[in-house]
Amino acid sequence: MAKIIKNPNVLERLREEIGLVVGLTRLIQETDLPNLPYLQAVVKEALRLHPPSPLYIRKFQERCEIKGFYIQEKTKLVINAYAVMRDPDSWEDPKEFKSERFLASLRSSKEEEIKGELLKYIPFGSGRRGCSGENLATIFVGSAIGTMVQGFDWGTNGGEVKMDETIGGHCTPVARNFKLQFPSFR
Ligand code: HEM
Repeated sequence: MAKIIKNPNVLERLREEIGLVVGLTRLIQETDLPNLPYLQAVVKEALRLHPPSPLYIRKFQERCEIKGFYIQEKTKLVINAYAVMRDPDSWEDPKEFKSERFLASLRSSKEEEIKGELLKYIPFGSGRRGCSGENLATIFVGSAIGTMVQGFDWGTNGGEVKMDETIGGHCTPVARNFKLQFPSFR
């Protein structure tokens, strides 16, 4: 939500999409999500820039060689998903909040594109120990963000929305200095 409040054009576009698809007489349901591609793209972009669990740990089961580096059995490997998802070799304007980058891949069902996406987009990890709750999480985060955008007017108290990250097992930005109010037209 902090990213959305910081980018009023994103909030506006979300409200437009939700207004067209869902309307004002009922709340968003999870069955609406496939018809809300921009909302899905916003959620994906927020998780790219701010993965709640940014470090994944793996252990080599057997020794091997990767690109000339000899790796001992039982070596621990720490994967920095935060860095992977901000890598300028994989992402255009990596630090910018640009949800549109995901709209093309959401529309496409080409297998190679989806595979490529999986390797550079890893907020849920990947492989056998990847997040088993990914589908559920995508549904509840999309529904929650959609409902908050649909149900309230969001803005700032003047000044910037601060998003200082805190680490305590998880790494999450804590949004401060924003306000919400009930929309006057409902
Ligand atoms: C936005 C929400 C969520 C995010 C960003 C997230 C992210 C992650 C990440 C990064 C991992 C480690 C993946 C790896 O090491 O490759 C993980 C593991 C896991 N997640 Fe999630 N998760 C979310 C929600 C959920 C939910 C809703 C559930 C269950 C209802 C869930 C269940 C699990 C389980 C069981 C594992 C351990 C999988 C294993 O070790 O085999 N997660 N999650």
